[in-house]
Amino acid sequence: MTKVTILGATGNVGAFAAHTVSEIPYVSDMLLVGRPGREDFLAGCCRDLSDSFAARGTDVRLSYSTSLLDAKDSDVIICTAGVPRRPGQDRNDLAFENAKIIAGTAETIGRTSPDAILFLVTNPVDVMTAVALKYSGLPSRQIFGLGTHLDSMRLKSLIARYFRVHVSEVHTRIIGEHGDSMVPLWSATTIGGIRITNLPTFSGLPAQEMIEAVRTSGEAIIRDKGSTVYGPGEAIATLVRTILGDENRILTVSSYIKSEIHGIGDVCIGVPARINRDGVFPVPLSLEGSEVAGFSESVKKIRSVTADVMERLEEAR
Ligand SMILES: NC(=O)C1=CN([C@@H]2O[C@H](COP(=O)(O)OP(=O)(O)OC[C@H]3O[C@@H](n4cnc5c(N)ncnc54)[C@H](O)[C@@H]3O)[C@@H](O)[C@H]2O)C=CC1
Ligand SMILES: O=C([O-])CC(=O)C(=O)O
Repeated sequence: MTKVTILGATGNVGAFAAHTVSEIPYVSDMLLVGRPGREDFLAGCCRDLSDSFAARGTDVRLSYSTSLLDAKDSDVIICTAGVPRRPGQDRNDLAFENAKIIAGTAETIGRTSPDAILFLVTNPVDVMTAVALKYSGLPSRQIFGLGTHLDSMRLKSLIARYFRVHVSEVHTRIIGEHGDSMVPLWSATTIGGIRITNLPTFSGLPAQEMIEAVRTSGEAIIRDKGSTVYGPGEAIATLVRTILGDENRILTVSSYIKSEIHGIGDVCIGVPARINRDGVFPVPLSLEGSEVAGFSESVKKIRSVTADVMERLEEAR
């Protein structure tokens, strides 16, 4: 049995993630968890998804619950529970409200699902990853967040369009905060295996505009259609497939680093990490000068928001 549980399954991201994750061939059981009072909605989601399984030929045992305790025996628990931002809000504005939800959730999971990998999507995702790490008591390899994976995919798509190449020809990474202080790694960006900085056309690349478009992408989508769903939903499935398939892919996720990046550490933030069935392992890395400076600034910011939230959580408990 390979079981995946989705917390916040009645929400926009959770409901679509249920669909994308159900396509992963390794998944045999999927549990949708919502809040008490949402039983009818959860039952409806299960029926609707089951219809899609029949149409698609998917064989996943589907169930729902309003109790976190039913997540026991999960291989992966995806947490999308929490409030989303409204137009005009920053992700960090959600920090304390969502930290209260994540702290309680993580405590229960640490106690009842000690072998699970806990995957945070709730924003601000870097801070929520740190909260989950502390309150679950699980080893850091078992806790990670979506981090800058989606941002990296957004940049990949813009680069592919600019150079008129297939997205699979582009490899790129954004590290740091899933937020304004994110840092693009041009030093790690290749097109068709060639470093982007070695292409004569690189000098004409509107790099600043591209990064600004990535930074503001979530905000623009929320303004236009209320929430980001398809990008996060597919990104979530990529990560779950990487874990369950024991694929050892290197993806950019929010993870606890001790000192892996230029000696910088003791924070949960978006970094390249090797991901497999045992969890998430940050890859030691050296960066170029301006990238180190940008990453240090991003770490400083996330450390400060995290410390503030941890203090307020302690006071509130
Ligand atoms: N890291 C990333 O790249 C992304 C993160 N997000 C984040 O994911 C979260 C969910 O987003 P949406 O699905 O759009 O929001 P939504 O409002 O549609 O769904 C939120 C879900 O959380 C549940 N929830 C709310 N308060 C709760 C509480 N006190 N206890 C337990 N469950 C609670 C709701 O019942 C619902 O199922 C937000 O924090 C959002 O910012 C969304 C997209 C991408
Ligand atoms: O922007 C938001 O609030 C949702 C999110 O994190 C994203 O889509 O990148």
